[in-house]
Amino acid sequence: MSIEAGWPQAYGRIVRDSVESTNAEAIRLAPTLTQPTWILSHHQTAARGRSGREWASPKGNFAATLVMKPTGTAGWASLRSFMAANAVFETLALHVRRSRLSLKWPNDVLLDNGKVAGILLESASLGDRIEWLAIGIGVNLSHTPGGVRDAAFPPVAVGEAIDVETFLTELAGFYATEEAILTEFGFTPIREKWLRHAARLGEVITARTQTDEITGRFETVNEAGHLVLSTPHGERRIAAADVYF
Ligand SMILES: O=C(O)CCCC[C@@H]1SC[C@@H]2NC(=O)N[C@@H]21
Repeated sequence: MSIEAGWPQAYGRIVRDSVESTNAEAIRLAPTLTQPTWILSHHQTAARGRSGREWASPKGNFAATLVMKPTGTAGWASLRSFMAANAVFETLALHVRRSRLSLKWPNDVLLDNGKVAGILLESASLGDRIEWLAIGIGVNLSHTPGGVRDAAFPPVAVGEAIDVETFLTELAGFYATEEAILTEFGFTPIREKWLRHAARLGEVITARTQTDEITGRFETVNEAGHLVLSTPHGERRIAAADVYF
């Protein structure tokens, strides 16, 4: 483990050539870790996406998981998906024009309206106490994954050979800033920053939950991180869904 200049203090870093999934690796290592730790792998053989989907993770694309033992409730810990999305946005903005980037609730990053990055949170709790949280982040840097899984948001890539270890150092720095903001000021400024980059804010969008499809005006994301839509039947607050424009 070599730590380079610019790496945020208090965070560990593990780099692997190939693993099944950096989230699986993070969960395996969680009991032994004494500090929040980033696990980067140059290649994943069984990367996982949200809702049990697969995630293509060829060499040249970015795949890493931050594993930590946060204090507070599981709900509070899950707000870190917005912090991760903000940090990925800022990191990508070092490499492409900011105006090409946007954020899609809950935590996708879009480049020219295609999906360039996805975030998968996994956690374990004991009662209301969270034991560990794994924030898995995949970014299509060099390669556009084949096999369009979501026709509304086809995968896109930055299309540049960006060194993944350099990308991790940049990302870890931005993420550490988000943690500092959460500690000092709470979720409000993080939520406000996320909303400044939100795709389709104020427009009519559709949220598909496991049981329901809700179409309404995208009003905001509330302090719990829930999507708020105004519909002809009143305001709906949605905790988990896939969003379509
Ligand atoms: O479905 C999504 O949008 C989330 C994709 C998350 C993929 C990343 S790649 C690094 C980490 N390891 C995994 O197995 N998944 C996440």
